[in-house]
Amino acid sequence: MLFYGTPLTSPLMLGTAQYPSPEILASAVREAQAGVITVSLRRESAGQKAGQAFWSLIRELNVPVLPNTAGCHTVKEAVTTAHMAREVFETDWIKLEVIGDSDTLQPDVFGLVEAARILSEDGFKVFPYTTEDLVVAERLLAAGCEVLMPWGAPIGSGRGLNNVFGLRALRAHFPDVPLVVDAGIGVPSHAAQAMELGYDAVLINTAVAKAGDPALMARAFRLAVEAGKAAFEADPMEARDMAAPSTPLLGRPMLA
Ligand SMILES: CC(=O)[C@@H](O)[C@H](O)COP(=O)(O)O
Repeated sequence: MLFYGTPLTSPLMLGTAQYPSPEILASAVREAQAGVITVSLRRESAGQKAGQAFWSLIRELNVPVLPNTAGCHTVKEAVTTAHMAREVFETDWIKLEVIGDSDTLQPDVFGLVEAARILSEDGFKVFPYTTEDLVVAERLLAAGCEVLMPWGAPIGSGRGLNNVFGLRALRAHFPDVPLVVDAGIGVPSHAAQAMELGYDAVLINTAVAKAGDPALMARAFRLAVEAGKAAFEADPMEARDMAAPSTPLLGRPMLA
């Protein structure tokens, strides 16, 4: 699948926040063999010394960067942050977050559609962090988005795919749109499940950054994503309500 005309080397997108150290972040990115890393402009102030070291590290990792507008609660904040990100990272890709509720970090889908339209008209390639709502998805596509990033569960919750039915419906409605499950993935089996549903990629931050061994967890996610993708491509069996013998019987044994 192409993301705005660009193939990814891996369907694993990795967040770069909350790691115990820059070295551990670097080893996690390497072990994940991430196709994309996402970076928040607002978490690491470009003016600070620590910020400068962070930017240098991000560049050295040599992985495509998807800047994000994490922490933005209004259209104006998100649009301004996207413009700053375009300058800093010299990319027109932007992961667009407009948060609507501070407790759940649920996206404000109304602000999201508006910001997506403004940024798309300004030449940005928008990756919107959204819900699994089909109507909102239609609006985002009409606003110029060519990728959708529905949540699995609230950011940082690690709850996995809360609404498998909704995510499956989104996949079925938009077979040609690149879809990424973003947020709420807690363990590798959640990522495998997303890929088994036919999603094109997953984005994970907290589950790797907050693991006891982030590099090992990054490797586990890489393997899970690979397994889930292969399973989808292998056309998995349908679940059944009733038992079906896995060993067909040919006649009955002759009992003495
Ligand atoms: C870094 C980033 O983009 C997050 O806002 C993202 O949504 C990941 O969520 P998790 O931390 O739950 O993986």
